[in-house]
Amino acid sequence: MARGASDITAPAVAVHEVTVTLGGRPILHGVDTTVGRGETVALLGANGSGKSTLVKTIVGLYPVESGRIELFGTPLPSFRAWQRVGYVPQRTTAAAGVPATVGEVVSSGLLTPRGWAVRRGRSDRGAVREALATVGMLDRIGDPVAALSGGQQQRVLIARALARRPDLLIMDEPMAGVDLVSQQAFADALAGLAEHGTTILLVLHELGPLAKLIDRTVVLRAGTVLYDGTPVEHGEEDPAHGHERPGHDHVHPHDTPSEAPGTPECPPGPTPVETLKAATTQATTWKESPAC
Ligand SMILES: Nc1ncnc2c1ncn2[C@@H]1O[C@H](COP(=O)(O)OP(=O)(O)OP(=O)(O)O)[C@@H](O)[C@H]1O
Repeated sequence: MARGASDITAPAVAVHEVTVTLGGRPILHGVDTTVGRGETVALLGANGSGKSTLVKTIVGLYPVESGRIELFGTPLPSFRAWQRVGYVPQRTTAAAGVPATVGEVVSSGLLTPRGWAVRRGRSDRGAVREALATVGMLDRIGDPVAALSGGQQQRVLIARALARRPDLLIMDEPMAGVDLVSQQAFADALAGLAEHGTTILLVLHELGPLAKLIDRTVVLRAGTVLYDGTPVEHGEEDPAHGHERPGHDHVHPHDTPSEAPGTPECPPGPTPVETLKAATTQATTWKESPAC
């Protein structure tokens, strides 16, 4: 694909004064930040500070009320190169009843908006196996995803995002519900991607095993950027030498879907929606807007 000058020099993600309103309530207020090419950025902040809202807005799932977002230099409304973006949403229980196997779900990450590649190449199969091995799930490749635990399903969704070898990988609390051994394997996998130039944006509550990978942290509080700079371990810690402290609710990995009532059911355009249900639907009927 020919890439223009702005694509080569622009940050992977640029968020300019973005305001988002959901259910009639302003959630993000003039958020301004960027994620440079090859950077690994952690987005931190207390529960409800707007982290998921920001990443969902970046991948086009929520509308921008004012301000603008650019991906690889292209304004979001015109951005079409979603195959360059891998997105893993906050953990959900969306796998219940999904009739696909682990291998099928991960393979669906290789879909293009035009549908399945006509012939599944050896490299595609290799990418699927490699991604599953990375998250320690290769031995479950033929199992139904519905038969997996919540943490294992999360690892399958991570593998799905890794298999497409995206230029930009966005993950919302990828470590939630993932055991310590798998967390370390995942950290090693991300380190490998970062070394090869992948841009990574992670929503986290603490850096934990990922700390050594993080180039920069952005801390949100009540829908605004409280801190943007050298890494801090926790969103609630004081990045401004005691003058500012993001609020800290009791934080723990959660299993429940993140969507509150009023969540738009369909994104505005083709986006890399990576829930297991969407993955399975796309495996058979990819549409320009994912079936929802
Ligand atoms: N679809 C929605 N409709 C209305 N309000 C919403 C919607 N999604 C999120 N919100 C509200 O937006 C605010 C920010 O939520 P968001 O999920 O972005 O926070 P977060 O920082 O990711 O929190 P957590 O750490 O708990 O995951 C919350 O007050 C939440 O209730």
